[in-house]
Amino acid sequence: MILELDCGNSFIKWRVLAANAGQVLGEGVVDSNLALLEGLGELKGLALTFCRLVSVRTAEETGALTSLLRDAFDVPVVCATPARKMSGVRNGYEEFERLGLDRWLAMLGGFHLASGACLVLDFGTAVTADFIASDGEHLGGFICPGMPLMRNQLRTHTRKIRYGDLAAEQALESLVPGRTTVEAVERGCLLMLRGFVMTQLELARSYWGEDFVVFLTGGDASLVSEVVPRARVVPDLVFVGLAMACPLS
Ligand SMILES: Nc1ncnc2c1ncn2[C@@H]1O[C@H](COP(=O)(O)OP(=O)(O)O)[C@@H](O)[C@H]1O
Ligand SMILES: CC(C)(COP(=O)(O)O)[C@@H](O)C(=O)NCCC(=O)O
Ligand SMILES: [K+]
Repeated sequence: MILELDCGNSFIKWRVLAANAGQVLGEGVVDSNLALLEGLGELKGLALTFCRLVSVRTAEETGALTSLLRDAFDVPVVCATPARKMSGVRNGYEEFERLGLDRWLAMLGGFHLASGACLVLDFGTAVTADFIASDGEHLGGFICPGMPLMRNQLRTHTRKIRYGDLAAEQALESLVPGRTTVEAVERGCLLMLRGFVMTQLELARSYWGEDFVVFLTGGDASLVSEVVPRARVVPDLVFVGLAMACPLS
């Protein structure tokens, strides 16, 4: 069985695949290494043979996690590493090693699935957009705060914006102008996110007309999917790229 991990700034997304990398035997989203071990502990008949992961965390945090996994399961743990070129995609960053590895893997996955030009939008702690032309050239991308960062900045830097998670969730049931603070903030931030998405689509159209695929991924992808009906929502896009970058030896 193969353990796959996507370690973002807020959450670790994990899943266990059957040994032939086919069927998904278990999966989860956790906020700590301990919770990861707990989640894995609940899987009956777990017998890991290989682990591959991608992390945008510090080398220390990633190192601690890989040691933990080696100790707990006695398996090889392979981390995705930066590359200038892979699977037909050319990293467009001036310093390719500085491009977030989650972005890189989502790009590899997206270009593979699209077999052509694509716009990859990832809605996590941060929101990222990446443009890959039909020849695999990465034109670059954009980074802006995601929903968690936007709302927390407002909650942290204003004195009178305070509300809980449940109220936040309920506030997004409609997008009419808010009549409470939580409605006004949550809807305002979501409209900013959707505005960002529309701008990315316009830019992609200016490059490629209608001849491109839009991918939405990341924990908050569902918040914007209705403004891009043509988009493919692929929650495991980073894992698609991870399998390409870290094949079973
Ligand atoms: N099942 C889920 N578990 C955790 N967060 C989720 C889930 N579904 C949606 N979210 C939302 O996704 C966002 C985090 O997205 P994610 O892609 O995990 O971020 P990151 O990769 O930066 O850790 C948060 O705003 C969170 O509320
Ligand atoms: C942009 C990111 C913070 C997104 O991380 P996430 O929201 O998925 O946790 C991450 O890809 C990152 O740290 N990138 C390095 C900087 C860059 O890509 O230019
Ligand atoms: K991510």
